[in-house]
Amino acid sequence: MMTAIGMMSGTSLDGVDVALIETDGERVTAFGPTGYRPYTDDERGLLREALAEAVNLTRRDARPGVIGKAEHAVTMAHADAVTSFLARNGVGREDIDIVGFHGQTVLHRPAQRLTVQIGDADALAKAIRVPVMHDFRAADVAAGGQGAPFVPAYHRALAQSLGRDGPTCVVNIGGVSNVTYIDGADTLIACDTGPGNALLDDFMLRTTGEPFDRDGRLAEQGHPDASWIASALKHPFFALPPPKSLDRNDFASLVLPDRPPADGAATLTAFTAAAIARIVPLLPKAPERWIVAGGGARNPIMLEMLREKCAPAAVERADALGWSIDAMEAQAFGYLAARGLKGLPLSYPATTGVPVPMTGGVVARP
Ligand SMILES: Nc1ncnc2c1ncn2[C@@H]1O[C@H](COP(=O)(O)OP(=O)(O)OP(=O)(O)O)[C@@H](O)[C@H]1O
Ligand SMILES: CC(=O)N[C@H]1[C@@H]2OC[C@@H](O2)[C@@H](O)[C@@H]1O[C@H](C)C(=O)O
Repeated sequence: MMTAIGMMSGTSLDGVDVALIETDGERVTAFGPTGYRPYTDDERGLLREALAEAVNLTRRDARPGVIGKAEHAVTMAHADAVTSFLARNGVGREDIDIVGFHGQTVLHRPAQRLTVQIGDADALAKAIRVPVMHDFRAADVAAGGQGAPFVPAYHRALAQSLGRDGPTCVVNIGGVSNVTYIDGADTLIACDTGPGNALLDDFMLRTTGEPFDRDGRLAEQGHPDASWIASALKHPFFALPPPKSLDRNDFASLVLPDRPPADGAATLTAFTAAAIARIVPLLPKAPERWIVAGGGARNPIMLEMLREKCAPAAVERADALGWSIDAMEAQAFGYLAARGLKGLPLSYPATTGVPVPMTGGVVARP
């Protein structure tokens, strides 16, 4: 049995999620504490600059200019996140077998066999004096895979622990949304489905100055523009069968015509729900139930719209099952680190398009 800490810095650029789990790399035997270390405004500003600059990268290990500065900030924020997490929860570093460190994605272009996550694992391992696994996506992309999503193996472990029959989808609504389809022990299919909250967050910031539509309060007052959604869904990405993945900014060019903020928020919320449900005809069977995690699960209007689109399937929040909405990806990278240590697969032909199930991750030692 291993005690693993996982850390995720997602596409929303809000901060670092931290979680501890106990696992043998197959089953998850216990969920430990979870934590969150927000980025400061300066750190977030640096990350935004790095994301803009990263479009020029052609190599995974290049760190020119502001990208190098952002990498240093990411590493320090994660060191701070682990150190305070251990102190707050009274856990000793000698009790931790491995830390799974995803880093921050600044560019994702799997068609060019390029996915770039910044964060210096050697420096982190030295700072926290615990072995750190990183570079989870590299081997997959080098082998021709999408390099994302990587949470499906963890979703499968959680779904198996429920002991329910029938096809189930676990969906994560973060900045980008992804879905894992599980049907029995042998069927695991996954992909990104389209926008999560990123388009809506960007719209909110632009039109209201708020970072996101808390509890869907603005969308609730507006009317979705069905014809804009229908035309946005014509983007060729949505017709592609899984596996497939996205860069945070792949849909940034979609522009809403001028309209009141409430209608804009309602339209983008409905678009996210419709893009998730668009995966159903591309799956072997219609899922009987949907389990929703990620920040979008906290948006009741998003959930209501998803329920409408997925009916008659049941749509429930992950926390209703005792799973974490916010820490699930961090837990997943702890789980994947434990799997990586044992040489178990992290990704599969039907989750990322790799030719064969692949292990991955690189260990940095203190
Ligand atoms: N109470 C809430 N009401 C509405 N939306 C919310 C609420 N809480 C969080 N969110 C949304 O969730 C987002 C954060 O989601 P999350 O932390 O899952 O993203 P992430 O992990 O950075 O992204 P990704 O999974 O794409 O890497 C926020 O930016 C916001 O849009
Ligand atoms: C390249 C990259 O970092 N992709 C992220 C992003 O955020 C959500 C979605 O797009 C997903 O594909 C992935 O993260 C999750 C944790 C994953 O790999 O499963």
